[in-house]
Amino acid sequence: MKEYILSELLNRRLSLLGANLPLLKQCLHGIERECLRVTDEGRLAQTPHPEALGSALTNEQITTDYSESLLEFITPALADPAKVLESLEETHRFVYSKLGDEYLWSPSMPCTLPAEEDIPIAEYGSSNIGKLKHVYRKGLALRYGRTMQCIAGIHYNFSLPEALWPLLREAEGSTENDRDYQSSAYIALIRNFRRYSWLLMYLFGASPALDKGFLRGRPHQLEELDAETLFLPYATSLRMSDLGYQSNAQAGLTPCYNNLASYTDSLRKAVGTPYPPYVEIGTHVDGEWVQLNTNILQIENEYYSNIRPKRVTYTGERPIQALTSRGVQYVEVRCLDINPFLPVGIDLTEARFLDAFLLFCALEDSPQLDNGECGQCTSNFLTVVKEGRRPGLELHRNGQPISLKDWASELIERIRKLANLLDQAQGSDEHAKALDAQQAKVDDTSLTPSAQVLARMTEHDESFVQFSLRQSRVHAKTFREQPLSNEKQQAFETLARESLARQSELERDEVGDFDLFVGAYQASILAISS
Ligand SMILES: Nc1ncnc2c1ncn2[C@@H]1O[C@H](COP(=O)(O)OP(=O)(O)OP(=O)(O)O)[C@@H](O)[C@H]1O
Ligand SMILES: N[C@@H](CCC(=O)O)C(=O)O
Ligand SMILES: N[C@@H](CS)C(=O)O
Repeated sequence: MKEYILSELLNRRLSLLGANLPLLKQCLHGIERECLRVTDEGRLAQTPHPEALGSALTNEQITTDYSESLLEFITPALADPAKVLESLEETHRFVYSKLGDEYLWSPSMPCTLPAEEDIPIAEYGSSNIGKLKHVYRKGLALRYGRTMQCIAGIHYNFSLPEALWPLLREAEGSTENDRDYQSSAYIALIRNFRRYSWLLMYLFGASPALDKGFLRGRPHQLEELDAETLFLPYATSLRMSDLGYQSNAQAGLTPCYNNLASYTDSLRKAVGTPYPPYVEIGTHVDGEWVQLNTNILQIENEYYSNIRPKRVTYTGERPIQALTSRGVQYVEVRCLDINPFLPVGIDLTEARFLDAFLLFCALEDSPQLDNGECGQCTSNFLTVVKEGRRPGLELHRNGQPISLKDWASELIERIRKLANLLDQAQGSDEHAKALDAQQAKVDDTSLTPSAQVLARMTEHDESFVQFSLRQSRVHAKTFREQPLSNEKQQAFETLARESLARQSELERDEVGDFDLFVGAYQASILAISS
């Protein structure tokens, strides 16, 4: 294998890390997994969020995303990704003990959906924050439609140990203080993520097909697999294409990732700038709230980027406030599809690769992105989601064509330097093996999850819904055959009970009217100076 040129900066950082290996056992990982609740015919469940799962407003591990029928499972942030996956798997086993005859939909793209107005928007009770979350979702309905909001994803949250940054800062003689240096380093990670995340779509995209009903009759360039299924033969992730979890209204938004202030400024502008089509509708129709405001984004959560800089917020604090006052603490990778072959939609091999990939993005040289390169990043990403497995496909790097295979192989070899350090620190070869598994997919596209979804559907002569329901049943059987120990089951049940009590308390102690609460919420970020 050709020796790939690493930047001088990365080489210096590799040797510094090599002298501080224990730090590489302290990265933190957290996963959010979404999935629809469906009936045993694969239709969207119309039942309320099961009370036995606790309050969607206050249960930190089990909540709902957009729809009352779109569950979201959230793990704690842990140093060992194997433990994160174990926690996610236990949540699935607990949930299945409370689901009755419903199933967890296995892929990202939705099941057969009812009419738009019959997709239930998640409810969070009568407290002001509960009502705000509901009105926010009503706004998403009129802006993007409820159907698109039924798409489910995996969000992979990752941070490097805080102790690493002062080491790098001193070694590089940076003049920034620790907090700003850490924020700049995460923004540099995000710039590299914009450059290279097309590789994640090729390797882990798993939504090459969808149920025809999802398009609601919209024009499309998809091909017909059967009477109910549309697909693209070389697609990796229709979820991340213009047909999926993206928005034209936000197209002009891509904030520059040159520093944290420019990122938060872009977002603050978007949540503070009226958008004429939304102004026309207004915030109320027939006296009812229909959206929190008429701005490009109602709140920063609405910005559907593939990766977000994050800081854990205090109660009632908004993401921009937390970022502006305390800087970036971790990144949230939001573009990962759910792999329908995997019981929890992601596995340890994928997590190991993601860790090495994100470490590479954090430590490799990351020049500022100028407009030309920004556009190139977006077009590479969209090319791969739509036709990443096309034989001979070329992407563009520095304005020059380069075959996806060559660029992917080169990237994996550069990432291998970080994988080897992670393995040395952890005394294993799991990261190296994870990279080998990805290289195998580059050499043979039939090994990619998107190819396997299409192959399985063709092999079984199944529609997208039939394939997905069969997979959902396979995983349900796995989880139901492995009930939790009494002790763990009771721990989940206590968490659920306590969350319901917390919601009732919030509602009982609620003061002030909702309109004032929304006004204060909006104003809370207009006052910030970056
Ligand atoms: N320092 C950290 N490093 C890595 N992951 C973290 C860190 N802090 C928190 N996380 C993880 O980030 C995720 C936060 O998910 P959560 O849904 O609670 O917040 P959020 O994504 O901001 O909320 P929302 O989904 O409503 O936008 C959890 O999985 C958590 O474990
Ligand atoms: N459901 C979206 C994410 C929802 C949200 O913004 O958290 C996805 O597919 O990833
Ligand atoms: N999680 C999605 C749907 S509610 C958002 O915050 O926009």
